[in-house]
Amino acid sequence: APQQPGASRLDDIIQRGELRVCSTGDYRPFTYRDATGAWSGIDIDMAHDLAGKLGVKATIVPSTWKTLVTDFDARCDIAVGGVSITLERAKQAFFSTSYVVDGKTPITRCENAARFQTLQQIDRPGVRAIVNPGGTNEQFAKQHLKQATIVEHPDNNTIFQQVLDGRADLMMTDAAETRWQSKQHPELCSVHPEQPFTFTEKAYLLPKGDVVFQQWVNQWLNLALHDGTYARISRPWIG
Ligand SMILES: O=C(O)C(=O)C[C@]1(C(=O)O)C=C[C@@H](O)C=C1
Repeated sequence: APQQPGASRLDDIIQRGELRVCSTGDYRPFTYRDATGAWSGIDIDMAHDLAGKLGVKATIVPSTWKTLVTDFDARCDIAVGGVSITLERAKQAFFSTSYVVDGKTPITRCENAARFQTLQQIDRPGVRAIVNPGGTNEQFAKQHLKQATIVEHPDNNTIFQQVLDGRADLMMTDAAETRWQSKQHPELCSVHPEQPFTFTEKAYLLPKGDVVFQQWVNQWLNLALHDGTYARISRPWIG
């Protein structure tokens, strides 16, 4: 519905006493939902910090990469969890300012790392690149891989095991994820995460048109990035 003059979700959230946060729960270090349903991750903790500073509690609502932009409109006040700013998404929702720069880079079994340094080396017949559907990874793979085989795997929580088990040769995903996953799985190597193929910024997804709420979130985020809040929250995940 169009916004009433002066009306903002900011007031609704405070009156409700609850910030509804959509997240996919499948993308460490940003968002994770374990088998018991417990949530963790940098952006989950950031959402709790945001809620605390609004004086309300956060409720995390499960979502998917395919539906994040639309889901969030109906069920959530904000969507978090390593969401990349894209111009396509920006047609349907607002973004906060960004908090991390990232980009696509390969992760592969370490013995293969030397073979998959460039997109040219990767886009060859016989190379199997695994991809999770619905996000920017899928877009990137489809745009750049014409000769290689794209293997779709719907569950991002088990996708790295597929690479480990040799069911795929590599995955191309954001460097923050390749760093985290290669720490968990020492047999997997992140290929030049400091020089990714793309430039991406991570930000929080917000309701389209609500500049009052967007402005408040941007002020909160700017403070959190400078007063040590973000550093404290991200340190356990990224060292
Ligand atoms: O779509 C995005 O914005 C993301 O960054 C999410 C995305 C993806 O690109 O598919 C990134 C890494 C994870 O492996 C899962 C999802």
